[in-house]
Parts: sequence; structure tokens; C-alpha cells
Amino acid sequence: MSIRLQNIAKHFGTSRALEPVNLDIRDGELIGLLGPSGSGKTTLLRIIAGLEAADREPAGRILFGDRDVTNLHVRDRRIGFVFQHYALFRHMTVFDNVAFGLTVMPRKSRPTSGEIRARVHRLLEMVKLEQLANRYPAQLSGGQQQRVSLARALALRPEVLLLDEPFGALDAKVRQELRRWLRHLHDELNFTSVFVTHDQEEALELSDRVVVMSNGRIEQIDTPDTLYRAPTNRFVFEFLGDVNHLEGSVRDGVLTCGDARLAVDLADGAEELLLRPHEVELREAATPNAHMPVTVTAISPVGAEVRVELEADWLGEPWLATVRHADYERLGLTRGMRLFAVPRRWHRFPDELSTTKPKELESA
Ligand SMILES: Nc1ncnc2c1ncn2[C@@H]1O[C@H](COP(=O)(O)OP(=O)(O)OP(=O)(O)O)[C@@H](O)[C@H]1O
Repeated sequence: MSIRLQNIAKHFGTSRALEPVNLDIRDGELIGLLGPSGSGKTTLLRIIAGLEAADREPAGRILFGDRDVTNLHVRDRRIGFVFQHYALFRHMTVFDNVAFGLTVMPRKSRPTSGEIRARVHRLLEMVKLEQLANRYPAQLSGGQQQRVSLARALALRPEVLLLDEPFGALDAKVRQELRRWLRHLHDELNFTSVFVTHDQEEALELSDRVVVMSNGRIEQIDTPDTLYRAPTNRFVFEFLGDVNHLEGSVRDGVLTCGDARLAVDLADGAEELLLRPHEVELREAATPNAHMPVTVTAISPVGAEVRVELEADWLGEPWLATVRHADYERLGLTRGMRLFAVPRRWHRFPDELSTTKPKELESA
């Protein structure tokens, strides 16, 4: 089921929660709504659901496929919901929770009790909870409860699944596991999903496309890869990961900042360059193009890469560099060590309208 939002805006009293937004979601897509607190993600999700009405002015429209659902009641939109706080019925078993939506269907459309049983067992099998069918919610872990919520939402075979911070209350490892669940179920059952998160990693890992929001506006809609490599503005760039700043002034093709110098192909004047941690290389000596002395102040060799914190007189805020374990060992990195930072590439946003063009430093 494709979803199309046209000119959807929302005010609460006089305060604006959403500027008029347009959004096209393709059939079968898994879309993440990502943004800081208060950016309008939940409001947008609730409007898609029909739990909240969009402003009448401008008169926006919501289409599910060819169907105009703008004025359709939530119960007629064929949507499955999963919320952060597993709103399971405490007095019902896992099985009955998942079956609930089916058992209260109008008699005409209600499956037989045999069909309901079969469907619930199949769903519990999919979320690997068939052994726990007779337990009550209080006897389950948070992650298990959220899997029950997912199965319950899917029992009615919705064409659209909406999830609001579905894994927000769970610890990191369980979150990871549930993300895989969701991706797996989404691909297997072929519905369209929209989920809200403020977690960049979650959005980038799980979504086919991410909608980045701030201040009630959609800043960018793109695949995780494009978002990361080609953010349309500074907000998106900074929101999607750690950023190192280099402020200085350019004269005759050299950016100077305290005693640091970097060859740049830019016009004279004040400049600010931004670098991701993996775009900072560490070397024992300066290069003809980059003379940027730094001191190692912290090292965290945990995970796939080593995170190295760097300080220097010419830096306002410490920098973060990520290096491979092999380079960490080769350089023999220790705290207090003096090295040289060499940018592999950098980004700049001279004004909010321009797009970033990463600058490769071939000969640095
Ligand atoms: N029922 C409401 N009444 C008044 N203002 C509201 C209401 N719901 C949301 N808002 C306001 O609308 C704006 C957008 O809120 P929304 O909940 O959509 O943001 P969000 O991005 O989901 O944030 P969070 O991540 O904190 O949940 C906020 O400024 C919020 O205070």
C-alpha cells in the first residue's frame, strides 16, 4: 500500500507542529521518521494513522493507494500500531492478546475460531514466542512483550504498520534484536511500515528511506547511504553523526587556524570545514598539504574501530578520529602522544541552500 501526503500541516492552538509537508511512501517500503525531540515525527505519524486531524487550512490530503483516507476514521484505515509502551492487556495471555483484534471483528468478517487459532500460532511462531503462548505479559521480558505487540498488530493483516519509538524502552542488545525482527517480518509479510525514532543508528540501519525532520519540517528524504554521503544541509549532516569543526581563514589557498594549516581550493575569507571522525587520518609527520599538530587525550579501542580523542591549541572543541585497529597498533597510540591530523576529505555548508560537496584531498 503506497501512502501519499499532500500539503499536510498541523497547529496546536497557535503553535505550529508541522509545516505543510509532502511525502510519498512506496508500497512495501520501510520508512523511518527521524528527528530531535519536538520536530513533529509523532504528529506526522498520528496524522497518517488518523489519530490526529491535519489542519483544514491548507486543505491537505492523505492517500492510501488510490483511496483518499483524509477524512476516514482510524478504524477504517486498516493500520497496525506498535507503541513504545507495550499496551498489552495484562489480564490476557500472550495468545489472547494476539487473538484479541480478530475475536472482536464483526461476525460477518470474523474468521472461525479454528482459523484464529491457526493464525495466532503462525504469528507466535514468526516472533518465536510459541512456547510462551500461555504466559501473561507480566511474565515476559520487555523485548518479548514488544514482540507480542508486533504479532498483535500483524494479526489483522494490516496493509500499513505504524510504529512510534517501538524499541525506545529497551536496552541496546534487545533493540538490535528487535530491529532484525521488524526488518524480517516486514520483508516476509510485505506491508508498508513507518516508524518514529530519534536514534540515528536505528533509522539508518533499519529504513529503506529516512525522513529527517526538524522544527516541523522535512529536511531530507533519502536512502541511508545518500543521507550520510550527501546531506542537503548542515542540520542533516550534524544530526546524522559525530562532526569535527575546523574554523579559520583562507588566504592564497591556505586555511590557517592558530598554528594549523591546510591547503584548500577555496576563495579568501572566513571558512568553516566539517569532518566526520573517519575522515581524519592520523600520521606521525605533517604532509605538504596539512600541518595540524594534535595530542591524543583519550583512546577507546572497543568495537570495530578505535575512537581517538584529539586536542590542540588551535582547536576550540576536541576532535574525534576513528582509526582501524591495525593503524592503532602500527602507530602505537597512547594517551599524550603527539601526532598530526590529516583530513582525508571535508564538507562545508557556506549557506543553508547549498548542498555539500565532499572535497577529496588527493595528495594530502
Ligand atoms: N497535543 C498537543 N498539544 C499541544 N502541542 C503539541 C501536542 N502534541 C505535540 N505538540 C507539540 O508539537 C510539536 C511536535 O511534537 P511531536 O510530538 O510531533 O514531536 P516529536 O518529534 O515526535 O518529539 P519526541 O521525539 O519528543 O516525541 C512539539 O512542539 C510539541 O510540543
